[in-house]
Formats: sequence, structure tokens, C-alpha cells
Amino acid sequence: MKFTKMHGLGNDFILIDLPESPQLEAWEETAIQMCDRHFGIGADGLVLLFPVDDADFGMRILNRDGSVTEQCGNAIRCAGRYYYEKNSSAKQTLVIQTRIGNQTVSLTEDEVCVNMGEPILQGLEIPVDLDLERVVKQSIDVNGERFWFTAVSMGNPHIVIEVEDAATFPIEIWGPLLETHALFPNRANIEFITVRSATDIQMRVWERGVGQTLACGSGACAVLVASVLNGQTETKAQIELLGGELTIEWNQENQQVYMTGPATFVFEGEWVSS
Ligand SMILES: N[C@H](CCC[C@H](N)C(=O)O)C(=O)O
Repeated sequence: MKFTKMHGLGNDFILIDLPESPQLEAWEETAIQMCDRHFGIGADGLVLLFPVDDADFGMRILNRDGSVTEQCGNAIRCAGRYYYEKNSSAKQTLVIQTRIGNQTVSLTEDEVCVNMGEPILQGLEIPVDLDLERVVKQSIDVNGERFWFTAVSMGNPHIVIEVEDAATFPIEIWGPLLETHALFPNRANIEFITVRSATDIQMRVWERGVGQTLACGSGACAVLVASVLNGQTETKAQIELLGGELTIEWNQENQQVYMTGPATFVFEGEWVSS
């Protein structure tokens, strides 16, 4: 089975072109095997592309643990770049059918801009105070430590926690404990941030179903929304990730969150299923 390896700021994916929409549960084990960095190709996730009637193409994403996610910013940038480069008839603005609806991506020479949709401040099974004048940070106790967080969904769940210094925070200790905390019945992506200025946020991420990644596009969107709600940044800012920078803007007219960043081809190959 042919595949293409790509990444968005080091958040890396295996892309596979399918003739029709996949039965996702049948891909769980394959995703685990393919994403294994020793016994497989190695990636943070598996992206399945397929033809659809009501968009340029459809895509579904599985994390490296085989779980299916609703949204993946870095993967959709890669999928848009992939489709544009592989289809001479492709336009620079594409509509991609995802689990949470149709998403629009616009490609320039070296960047991809994605409309990541409207942030959802409820539905994480954690009611978030909608009084935007006083966004309630909620607390969670883990192993005797209390963390204050802002919950934002971009279709997938994100828990944004401000820390003294995101660069040195022990994410490998607290990330997995928070990801699987009982408060989050569907688990959650955990972002640890340090706000550097009104237009610059440093972020590290422990991703649901993956672990620490070099970048998380939907997480960067959630971080910008949380920081605006908490009165710390403007509605457009640079998010500094281990793998590089993303530009995130929360449009206050249409409430849509726009993410702009690169998508990079690495190699193509043939998967010899075991
Ligand atoms: N692990 C995430 C999906 C991938 C998100 C991230 N890679 C991105 O770029 O948005 C989840 O289960 O919600």
C-alpha cells in the first residue's frame, strides 16, 4: 500500500489515498502499526483521504494509539498541500470534508491557511462559564497539585494551562495524568503555555492519543482563544511551538478561527503489511 509522509512543524503524518470512505474501526490496528517509530513507518497519526461528492475530498485522522479524532490542524494543512500538488486541476482554495463538517483551506506558495471553525466553549462535558467578561478558569487536582485551566474545543477537546515557563515545564509527568483524568471522559489534549506578549504565546502540548508532539494546530487555536478570553492577548498572535510558529487569528466578526502555517513533504513509500 502506497503512502506519503508529511509533517506540519514536526507533527508528522502518514497519508494514504483510498478509493472510498474508510471503515475507521478497521484501520485502528494498522494505524498503531504504521505509526510505530521502531516497527513501522513512524508518525504521530494516520490520515486517510478519499473521494466525496460534496467537497474536493474527504479526510479522517487516527492518532498513533489508533483512536479517531475529530479535528487535526497540522494534518489538514498537509492533506490540503498533498491534494493540491497531486491534482493538477486542484484550485488554491479547497473544501475538505472532515468528521466535524466541511473545512476550507487556502494555499499559497509556502503556507496553508485553514478555517478551523468556531471554538466551542461547552460540550467538553465541562460547562465553561460563558460570561466572557469573567471567563471562569476551572481547577483540577492531580496528585496533590492544583491546575487552573480554560477548556476550549475546536471539535476536539483542549485544556489550556498557563505555567511559569512552558519551555521547562515537566510535561511528560503532568501531561499523561491530565490527558486521562476522570474529568475528561473522552480524554483531552493538554496545552501548557506562557504568554510572552499580547501577540506571542509559547506553547508545549501533550496530545490525546499521541503524547508530546512538536506542534498541535488545533491546540494552537484553542490556546489563542483561551488567551483572548482571559484578556491576555490580541485576537491574532504567533504561537511558538517546539517545531516552529503558527499564526492564529480568531475573527471577531464571523467567530471563525484561522490557522496559517507550513506543510512539508518528507518521502513516499510502500507499506508491506505484516
Ligand atoms: N491528538 C489530537 C488530534 C491531533 C491534533 C493535532 N495534531 C493538531 O494538529 O491539531 C486529538 O486526539 O484530539
